[in-house]
Amino acid sequence: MSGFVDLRNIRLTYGGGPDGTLALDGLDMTIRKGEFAAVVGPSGCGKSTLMKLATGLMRPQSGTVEVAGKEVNGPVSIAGMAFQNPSMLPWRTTLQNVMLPLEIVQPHRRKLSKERAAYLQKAEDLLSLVGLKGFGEKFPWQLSGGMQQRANLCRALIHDPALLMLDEPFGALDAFTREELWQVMRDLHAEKGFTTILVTHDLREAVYLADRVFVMSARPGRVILEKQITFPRPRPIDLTYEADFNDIVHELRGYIAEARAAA
Ligand SMILES: Nc1ncnc2c1ncn2[C@@H]1O[C@H](COP(=O)(O)OP(=O)(O)OP(=O)(O)O)[C@@H](O)[C@H]1O
Repeated sequence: MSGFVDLRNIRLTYGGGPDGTLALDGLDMTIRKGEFAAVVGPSGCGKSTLMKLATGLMRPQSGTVEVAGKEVNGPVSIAGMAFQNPSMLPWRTTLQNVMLPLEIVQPHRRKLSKERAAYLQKAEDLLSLVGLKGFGEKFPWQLSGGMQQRANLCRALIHDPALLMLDEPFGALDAFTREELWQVMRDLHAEKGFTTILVTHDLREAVYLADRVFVMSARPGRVILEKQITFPRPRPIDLTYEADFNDIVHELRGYIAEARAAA
């Protein structure tokens, strides 16, 4: 079956040679267009490595990686990325930070000076969508951690990526802010329809946001379970306190505990 993101029979070793670290072995994953996928697994199982493969920052020793029907041979320009640390440039305003990818990614780079007003509007619209209306002129250090992460999401989305890669984006936030950001993410995905891959240690986050949760084995990582999450959308945050929801979280936790024990 061919999806929007296809990783087939991946083997990847860090360092090479007999002393190398085998990070992924026999990993298969197919993610459909528009799907929200979450990847969970024991620490060090290769989740971040998988993100680097899908965005073309690394290449496997064997196996194939395809995104949007094309084999990945270098950095994937249709991808947007957000990580745990928002890493905003402190000397730029929030709006200027959000606009940054437009100065790098084509065709926006070419069009930016002529169409600056339209792009500015787009950045302002995105800031409004995540609840940061009116904060564009503030510097990142004037914003709370949660606000910075909202701006970080805008920066990942400013060039309309067809694929959004999220690596623990809410990991550093307090529980309340994290739940707020889950709802922001839920609404962004519903509105824009990009394909998403979220790497997280938080099983509640995975089950709340995802259409499908992939559980990985301990290193060398491969997929040991694909769990379809069928709760209707839009999902209210209270869902995360219901018994059906917690049963799934508990089931996933069992698989990860088993994978850790087998390592
Ligand atoms: N540059 C590197 N050189 C050698 N080994 C590495 C390197 N980067 C990662 N590894 C190893 O490869 C494995 C997979 O790393 P990766 O960062 O993908 O795991 P992860 O699942 O994202 O980890 P965590 O859950 O702790 O964030 C780990 O065991 C790690 O120690």
